[in-house]
Amino acid sequence: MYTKALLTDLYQLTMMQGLFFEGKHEQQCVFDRYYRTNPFQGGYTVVAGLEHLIDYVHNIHFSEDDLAYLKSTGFFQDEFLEYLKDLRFTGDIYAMPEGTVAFPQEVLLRVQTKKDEALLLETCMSMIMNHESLIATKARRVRTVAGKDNLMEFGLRRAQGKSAGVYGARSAMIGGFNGTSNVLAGAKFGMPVLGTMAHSWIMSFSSELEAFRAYARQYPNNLILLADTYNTLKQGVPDAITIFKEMKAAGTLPKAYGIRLDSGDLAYLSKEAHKMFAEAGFPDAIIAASNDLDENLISELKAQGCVINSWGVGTNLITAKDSPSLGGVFKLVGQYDDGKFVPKIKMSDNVEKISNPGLKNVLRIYDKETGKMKADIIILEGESIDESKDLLLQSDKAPWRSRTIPGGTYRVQKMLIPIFQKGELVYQKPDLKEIMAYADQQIQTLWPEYLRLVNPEEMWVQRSTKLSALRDKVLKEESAHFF
Ligand SMILES: Nc1ncnc2c1ncn2[C@@H]1O[C@H](COP(=O)(O)OP(=O)(O)OP(=O)(O)O)[C@@H](O)[C@H]1O
Ligand SMILES: O=P(O)(O)OC[C@H]1O[C@H](OP(=O)(O)OP(=O)(O)O)[C@H](O)[C@@H]1O
Ligand SMILES: O=C(O)c1cccnc1
Repeated sequence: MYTKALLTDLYQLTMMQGLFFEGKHEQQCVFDRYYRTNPFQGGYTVVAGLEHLIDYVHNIHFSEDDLAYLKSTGFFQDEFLEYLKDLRFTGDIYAMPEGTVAFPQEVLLRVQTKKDEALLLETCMSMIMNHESLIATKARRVRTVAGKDNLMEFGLRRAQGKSAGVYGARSAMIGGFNGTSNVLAGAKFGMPVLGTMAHSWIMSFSSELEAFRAYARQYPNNLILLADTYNTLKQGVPDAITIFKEMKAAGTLPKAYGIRLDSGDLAYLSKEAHKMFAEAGFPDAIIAASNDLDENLISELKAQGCVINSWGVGTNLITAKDSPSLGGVFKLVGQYDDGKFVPKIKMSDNVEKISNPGLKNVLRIYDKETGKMKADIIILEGESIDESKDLLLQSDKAPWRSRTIPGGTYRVQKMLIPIFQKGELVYQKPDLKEIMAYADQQIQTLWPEYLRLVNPEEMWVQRSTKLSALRDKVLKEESAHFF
């Protein structure tokens, strides 16, 4: 059987072999994972994917089949393949927990290990975190506009494959959804499974009324009737009212009941349907909607005064349609030469693309009184901030912009925490409910200005003075090679 050790780019393996024969494969090094731009032109990213990543790293090994395949490619020599047999992850990983809100340039994940292990892990780790963080962020945008409404993830049929569907559904929960129609995701991650009915159910009966009645008989406690198969206002809503009346008379009407709209003018139809329900004595009937929805459309429908309190969101969420990839990168930021740590930098003509060298962490500054986030400072590991002292913030991009936060008014949190140490998992994995609660709490630390869909406020993220000094020094040393 092939394993996920092959779920990588060929160049990682050819570089690993190259380093092996150069005697450099076991050199200890540090890689950072970060991204440069928020997706969806938004103000933040919700970190997700750590649980999946832990599972991947924990189990990484080459099977006999993997090695036989690698041999068959003609790229690899027996001595190297023999070495791969016992290769396991032996290093340290620090990460921001799932549900954390993060910002461009911040270290989301730090891997300290042998060079060949880091290369082996890069591609798949990036894939996992790029995908899951992207969908969690999209879901959070939807949650932001939906307020307390019910949010159902409906995307499986449009997902780009099984993994995207299943892990996307989990990410949607981290972003604040209430449940999913994806049964495997429900089983695998203990998420609520939710659902209504398709048009084919309605069409399987001699009339819509019969279809509703049969459904109500079998699922009296999951009563969201699809109302738009023939004519929403002339037939769907009146038929639903008939069923609700029958159930009320029989004493079987559940607490939560209603309809789903899946076409037409959702604002208009929902308002009219609500009026009809209210007149018939069912003012609290749920009106659910679906049909190519996303955060922008939901916001627009709300602006039009729609009466919808449950939303099914599929395609646009699961495919992150308007921003289909998160450009997270994995960069070498340091390595040990003869036992001495040497910080590394990736140069670029584009200043934004120059990496931050060294072993780093991120300190988050919260206002003590409001609990809201004020800034993030990327530091060299080991640096600390004395909360009793005034804190000077100075923008990296515009050094003339600065402000001082008085001592005693702020709280500092270290954002990267240990996940693996010397190859051992040291992190107590939270369950999904705990992750969701933490994700909600994280988002509440942001003022609404950072959450808005269009032109959000940019979070203050800066380097510490020591990190800036190190970066300047390494930049100077590296550029000296050119002159
Ligand atoms: N009041 C509204 N304002 C803005 N957009 C709306 C409104 N009502 C519906 N929409 C959106 O307009 C798009 C097209 O709706 P329409 O009913 O034409 O869907 P459709 O795809 O043609 O229907 P079907 O799914 O039956 O083929 C959908 O994305 C829908 O969510
Ligand atoms: O629109 P999405 O956000 O992807 O939500 C999922 C959609 O999947 C279902 O129908 P399907 O799209 O299969 O058929 P339809 O277009 O005819 O409604 C459902 O009725 C929703 O419309
Ligand atoms: O349960 C539903 O209503 C549903 C599930 C998947 C896709 N569309 C709708």
